[in-house]
Amino acid sequence: MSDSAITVHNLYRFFGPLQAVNGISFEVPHGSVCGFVGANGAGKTTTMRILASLDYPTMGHAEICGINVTHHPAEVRRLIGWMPDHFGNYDNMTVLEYMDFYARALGYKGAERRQRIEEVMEFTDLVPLADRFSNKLSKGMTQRLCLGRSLLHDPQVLIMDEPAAGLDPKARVELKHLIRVLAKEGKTIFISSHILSELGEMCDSLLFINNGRIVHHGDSETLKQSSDSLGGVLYDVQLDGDPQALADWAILQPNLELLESRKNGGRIRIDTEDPNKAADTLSRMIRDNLRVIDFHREQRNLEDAFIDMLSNLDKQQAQDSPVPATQASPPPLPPAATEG
Ligand SMILES: Nc1ncnc2c1ncn2[C@@H]1O[C@H](COP(=O)(O)OP(=O)(O)OP(=O)(O)O)[C@@H](O)[C@H]1O
Repeated sequence: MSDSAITVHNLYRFFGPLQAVNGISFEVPHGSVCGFVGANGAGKTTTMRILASLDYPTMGHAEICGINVTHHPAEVRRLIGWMPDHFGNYDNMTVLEYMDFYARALGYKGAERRQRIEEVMEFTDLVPLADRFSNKLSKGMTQRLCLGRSLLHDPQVLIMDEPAAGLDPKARVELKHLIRVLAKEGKTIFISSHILSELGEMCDSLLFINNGRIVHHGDSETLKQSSDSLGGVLYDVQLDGDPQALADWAILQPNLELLESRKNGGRIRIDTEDPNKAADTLSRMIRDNLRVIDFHREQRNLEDAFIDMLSNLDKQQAQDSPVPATQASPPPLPPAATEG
């Protein structure tokens, strides 16, 4: 039993031979916001579904506020609000009827039910949509409805699977604001997203998963520093003329790499922190007839850190396993029984 809001210990989930979650362990303290990040198919939804008591681990265990999700799913469901990446809806049901349906299912009665629905609808700005059909809402409105539904029973822990996917920038800002307010109220929030810059601003810690394994757990600053094993400094270069000229030039340069082509140039990494080398690079560009109109230093962002981390892992894996992955036999499966 643990004091954390979420505890995951040596958790595995296999689908036949596929190792979707591969022995992960982590804890999320009460009242914190933790971002869950990983490439498509990394194992995020599988982990979240187990935490939400909707799936069983192959081995290992998970707890919400010290309660085992496999052994006591009903208790866990009272503690969590689950916001899935896709959720079912009903025909001919208004937003108010939808909220009322779920409030009844949760056991709210009479005046208390009406009050709770009103509070949640005000918080999620659903009041102006009360009479709209719930299956005819925009993506942003639908996400607010789903959040509202998951907050009805005032859960301590919110598990949100890609809540910002498909939202326009304004709806994302609104969602971020709601999450911040909930965090201030002391709720624990476990949220997956691909929009790393937003997660960085919103989360106390970031948990990176890759091929079913945790590869980093820490705050965004530590991540930016720890993953920068390649070192160096990033520069944005803008050209007058064909931006391909930068790519063609970069490929011939030692100690320099084009990270990203952009509309009028690109983003390069010079693998030294020495400012003289940056000046040398700029003068070499001009000598080589690149028509540079802007050259400025850029900060590393979370996307850089994430991509660096994945490429470092690939390199490490290639060094560790001389046998090509397709020829290597998978490790033996653990027993199918769950562990308490
Ligand atoms: N019910 C299932 N049966 C078989 N394989 C599954 C099942 N659910 C998930 N998987 C596989 O497990 C792996 C992890 O999937 P998961 O949905 O957890 O990834 P994810 O990190 O949430 O990805 P995404 O960002 O694309 O949503 C994938 O290879 C997926 O195809």
